Amino acid sequence: MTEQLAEHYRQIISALGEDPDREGLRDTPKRAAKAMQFLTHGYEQSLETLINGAIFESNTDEMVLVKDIELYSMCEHHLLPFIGKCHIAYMPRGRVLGLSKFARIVDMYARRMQIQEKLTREIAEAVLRVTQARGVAVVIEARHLCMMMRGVEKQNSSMTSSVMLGAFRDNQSTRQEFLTLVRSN
Ligand SMILES: Nc1nc2c(ncn2[C@@H]2O[C@H](COP(=O)(O)OP(=O)(O)OP(=O)(O)O)[C@@H](O)[C@H]2O)c(=O)[nH]1
Ligand SMILES: [Zn+2]
Repeated sequence: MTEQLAEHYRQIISALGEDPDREGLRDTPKRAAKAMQFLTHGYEQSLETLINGAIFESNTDEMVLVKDIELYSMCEHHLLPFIGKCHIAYMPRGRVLGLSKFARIVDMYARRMQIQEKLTREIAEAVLRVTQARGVAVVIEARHLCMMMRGVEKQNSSMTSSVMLGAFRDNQSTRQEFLTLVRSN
């Protein structure tokens, strides 16, 4: 797989008018291949393996919020990065999820070719599936390099997307509490 990808990168470098055999570029096809494999390794992960049983019984039924999870993904239109933060909240129902697993879920879906809206939904649905919570809310704030370094070249724009499930969708005050907590420092 790496070899095959590297050969394609070699051709891309040539097609762009560069010499893939010059010293600085000699190992670039292989490096680029490995980098791209890393940036898409989410396809090889599964939710079950990633959670690894880290679900714990608990009588907590108040909102739990995990804020400012860094996010690096790649837009499926241009294969350029989008970078930002993800905030996840849930209302537990008898069990809680290991803290690090929220970040692992984010990475599993971010390390794929994505659009931000789909990424937001996939994270929310995964958290709901794993926790069986009363509700799940996910907000992603991100900057898209395809909009910053090319195209319309807007360096200061960012995109916010959200998905509210269960109690966060049905209950205005729960949603409001979540949004207030996300905005507070
Ligand atoms: N909704 C959404 N759009 C995205 C995302 N990432 C990239 N895009 C947009 O996808 C669109 C693709 O539009 P096209 O007109 O097919 O491609 P393009 O000619 O490269 O577009 P420009 O970026 O406007 O130059 C652009 O408007 C991008 O800004 C994302 O995560 N969500
Ligand atoms: Zn893009």
